[in-house]
Amino acid sequence: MSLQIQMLGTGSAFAKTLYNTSALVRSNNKNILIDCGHTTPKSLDDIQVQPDQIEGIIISHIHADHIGGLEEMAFRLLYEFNQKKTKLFMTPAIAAILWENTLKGGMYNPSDGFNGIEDYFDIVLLEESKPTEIVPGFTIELISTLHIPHKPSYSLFINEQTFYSADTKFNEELLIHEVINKRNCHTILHDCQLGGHGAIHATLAELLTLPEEIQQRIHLMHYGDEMVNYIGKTGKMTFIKQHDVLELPQ
Ligand SMILES: O=c1ccn([C@@H]2O[C@@H]3COP(=O)(O)O[C@H]3[C@H]2O)c(=O)[nH]1
Ligand SMILES: [Zn+2]
Ligand SMILES: [Zn+2]
Repeated sequence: MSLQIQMLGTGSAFAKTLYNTSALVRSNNKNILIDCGHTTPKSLDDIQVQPDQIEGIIISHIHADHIGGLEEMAFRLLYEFNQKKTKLFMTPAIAAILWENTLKGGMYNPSDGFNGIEDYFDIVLLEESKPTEIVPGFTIELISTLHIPHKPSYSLFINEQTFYSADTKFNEELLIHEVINKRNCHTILHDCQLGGHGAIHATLAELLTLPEEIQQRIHLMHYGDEMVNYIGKTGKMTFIKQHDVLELPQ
């Protein structure tokens, strides 16, 4: 059994030199994506992973840098890969809006029988805060976190031992009590806004207020093009980069 996470991109939504933050998890030869932004299909192609090799895609929330590649994935599976479907793992709150608010605009095609999201993807609904083994050796738990007010948005626990923030505001209480004290996560992948105020993302300044023993477990992702100016200024935290691979505890 092995579990690896490889970053397909580590950039913020509007980064121009970095790909959208998303990750490829490999568990016992099954590939699962965490998010699929508009640059994710290109990133997969760069490492020679084709859409039909993706077992499923976990959706953290509906912003283009996290779901903008779904239309390409679905159309290529349909037209280039013999109508193969991949799975979408998401909560009912995301499922309620993903098609209607986003995908329908490009994908609704009733004359060919494509009326809804289930005509393109195999939908797997995940209950919030309930660990679920989605492929052998890979359990996820989606927990509701604060990003944009009134917008469903989730962070992930992977096998109860790794925390992947996706997009969230800084939440010291969650990090200290849930991620460290309760689960003792040794690997934390956290979004990081390098400058400015933390309206919808955790800022570097906020993350630097964490004790050093927590910082040393944190890999920073979802950062802007100016990242190079911050090397050496992240305390005990390190930047994770595109294509980096972490071995995760089972
Ligand atoms: O209330 C809002 C909504 C959006 N935005 C910007 O749009 C981006 C969407 O992707 P993101 O969540 O990675 O980052 C977001 C921000 O850069 C914002 O600043 N304030
Ligand atoms: Zn984002
Ligand atoms: Zn977002």
